[in-house]
Amino acid sequence: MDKMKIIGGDRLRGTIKVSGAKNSAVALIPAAILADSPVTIEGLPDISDVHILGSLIEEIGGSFSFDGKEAVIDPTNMVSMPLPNGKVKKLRASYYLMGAMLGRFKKAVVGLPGGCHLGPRPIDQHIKGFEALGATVTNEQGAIYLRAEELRGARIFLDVVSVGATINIMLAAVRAKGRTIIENAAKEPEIIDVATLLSNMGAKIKGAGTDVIRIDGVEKLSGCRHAIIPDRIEAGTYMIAAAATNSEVVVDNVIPQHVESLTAKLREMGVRVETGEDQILVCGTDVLKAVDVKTLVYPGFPTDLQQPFTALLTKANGTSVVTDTIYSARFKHVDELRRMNANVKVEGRSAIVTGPVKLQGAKVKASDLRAGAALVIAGLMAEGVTEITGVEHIDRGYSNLVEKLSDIGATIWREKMTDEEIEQVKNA
Ligand SMILES: CC(=O)N[C@H]1[C@@H](OP(=O)(O)OP(=O)(O)OC[C@H]2O[C@@H](n3ccc(=O)[nH]c3=O)[C@H](O)[C@@H]2O)O[C@H](CO)[C@@H](O)[C@@H]1O
Ligand SMILES: C=C(OP(=O)(O)O)C(=O)O
Repeated sequence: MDKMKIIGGDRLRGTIKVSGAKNSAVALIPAAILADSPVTIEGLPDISDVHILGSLIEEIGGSFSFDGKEAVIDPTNMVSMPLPNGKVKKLRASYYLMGAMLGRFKKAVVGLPGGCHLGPRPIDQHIKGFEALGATVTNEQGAIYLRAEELRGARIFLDVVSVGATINIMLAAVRAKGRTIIENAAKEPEIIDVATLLSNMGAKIKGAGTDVIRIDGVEKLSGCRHAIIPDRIEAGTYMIAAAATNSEVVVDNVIPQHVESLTAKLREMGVRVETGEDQILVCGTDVLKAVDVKTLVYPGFPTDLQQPFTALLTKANGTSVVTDTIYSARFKHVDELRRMNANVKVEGRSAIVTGPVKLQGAKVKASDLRAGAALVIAGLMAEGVTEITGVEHIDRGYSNLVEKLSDIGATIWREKMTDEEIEQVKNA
């Protein structure tokens, strides 16, 4: 187990390259199960979620070869093996194995997913969708059992706009008989990416990226080659890091439209942001204005950037209110920021941040992925040394974060934790 150390205060300068999108990657890999021949995905991020999903693919008889950039998934010899626990609990996106295996085998057993603890994360809308398609779904001792004689297209109105439910229903519906219409669908770019892969495999999908998606089921899907979209949350994290350290950084391999809500907020704070075709230049400033932020579904401000953005706001002049309308308890980073001298408190679904303060290096713990990103940004801003444990959460979603930040001038490195330190963190 590793910890991360940062000596804060460095100005960053140069170009940082964004990897493929985690939230696409973790859906594209299960989507490949639906093909009858190998699927190649270019630009996959080298993150633990991808490695774990790869080994789940192997557990059910597929092959997954990944060189850190490109993966070939061969689903030819797969079987619908039960996956009631074990690795499925290590990530959220294992729920996509439900839709994909149901689509291919008409049956699946998959344990309830893990992922970041951000308050309740039910999957009732996924189940409602599978049932509408004709599946019988039961929850037995924490595992979801799905079975269908045949899948039939249906009209499904999502009660909650859900990225996971939209994609999962799409995965099952591409192999259903007839037309499925998902209404009140989520519109995140990752949904378009998955629909693009499925379409290249032979699926008939219209409307991905809008709130009504129409899917006409097909008999057969075949392998193809697909290039993943860049990770807008990773891009956003580095844009925030540049603003937080008053630096001049080019974020490369980004679709500027995907991060417009963040770009607008940074500009409101006084940060100069210039967008090109697939690059964004961020030029920090000494004096940042406080702003209010409310997380919303796409194209609103993403909840996944709420925690890193809160770290930046500790440096802004005045009081900022950050409200998370998606997750009720996505505030575990707040106590850790307070250890670093931040003036921030949680009231209901909001964090109230008063600045500016000079953060101080401290020993802190990442409780989840984006809490980890928030602490990295805080560490880059802080005076002295910040030591972050819980690095395995960061590894779920950031490919080579230490190398990428070091290359543009940050003083950041990883160290192995001693057995005693591991014990201390476990008992804390
Ligand atoms: C692997 C992946 O892509 N994870 C992303 C995905 O998570 P995930 O797909 O889990 O998030 P959803 O979009 O489903 O969740 C949005 C909201 O709907 C609620 N809900 C969801 C499903 C359901 O059946 N019932 C229900 O009530 C959730 O509790 C949450 O409050 O979208 C989130 C919201 O953009 C991001 O934070 C996560 O990074
Ligand atoms: C919440 C996140 O991930 P997951 O849904 O995989 O837990 C995230 O990427 O910020």
